[in-house]
Amino acid sequence: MTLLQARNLRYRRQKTVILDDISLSFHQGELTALLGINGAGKSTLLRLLLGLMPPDEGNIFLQNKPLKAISRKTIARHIAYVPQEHKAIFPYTVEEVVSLGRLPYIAFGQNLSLSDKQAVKQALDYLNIASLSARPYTELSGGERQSVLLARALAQGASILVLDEPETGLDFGQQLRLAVLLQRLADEGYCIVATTHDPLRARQIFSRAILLQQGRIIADGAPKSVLTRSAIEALYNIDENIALSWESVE
Ligand SMILES: Nc1ncnc2c1ncn2[C@@H]1O[C@H](COP(=O)(O)OP(=O)(O)OP(=O)(O)O)[C@@H](O)[C@H]1O
Repeated sequence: MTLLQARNLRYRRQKTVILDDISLSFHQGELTALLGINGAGKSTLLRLLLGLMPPDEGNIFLQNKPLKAISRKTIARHIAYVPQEHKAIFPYTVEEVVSLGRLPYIAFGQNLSLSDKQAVKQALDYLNIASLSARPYTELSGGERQSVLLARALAQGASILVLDEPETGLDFGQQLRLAVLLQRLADEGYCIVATTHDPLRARQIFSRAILLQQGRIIADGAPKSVLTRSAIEALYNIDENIALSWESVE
């Protein structure tokens, strides 16, 4: 089932075209990696898909409804964003940060309902971080913060998860655990779109890879057919003399 669709998106800043003629559909149960060099337009595309800014041309549809006709609160019930890092100035507890995921369901000035509290508890349990509930978010490690932000996204009850370079700052073991978690969420039906700078890992973990170059899609499909050795070398401008471990890449 198609959950989110972009049709002929174009985005400019002054005279520079940042995204050009982007058409994409994202489906239930799909784990999509968005790859491209620094400045290719990945974050800009995510911001458009999240409805944080409008495209100059084209349209985005959330379950066949134009995104621009949907309120922010309703969008937030369908699409959750996991930023690369979240700088907390005030030392909210982990439970309070995860509870923020319930804001789209709460009227102004109201407290969390029983079902909101249950959703928060479920998300904390799912991410295995219930033991951190009372800890100040500001005192957590990078990996723990990542788990809290994922829990907040799950508490939001959205079926589409958008993640900006989720593996950044995680140690090797945490990266593997994150990969397993994302695969499990996709198996459960979540539609997941994540930017990444790791094409070798993307080949192993994701079910789909989209390559962006200078604001255009240059490839879209199964990671093993899109992320070939020659495609990776061309995308990242890698000299073939650079010694890299390509054993597993044809
Ligand atoms: N508000 C803006 N004004 C001018 N240029 C912008 C603006 N936002 C983004 N850009 C430019 O658009 C291009 C794409 O930026 P974007 O952040 O989407 O790239 P990216 O692929 O996410 O890069 P990275 O991998 O470094 O995060 C860059 O050249 C950037 O300088």
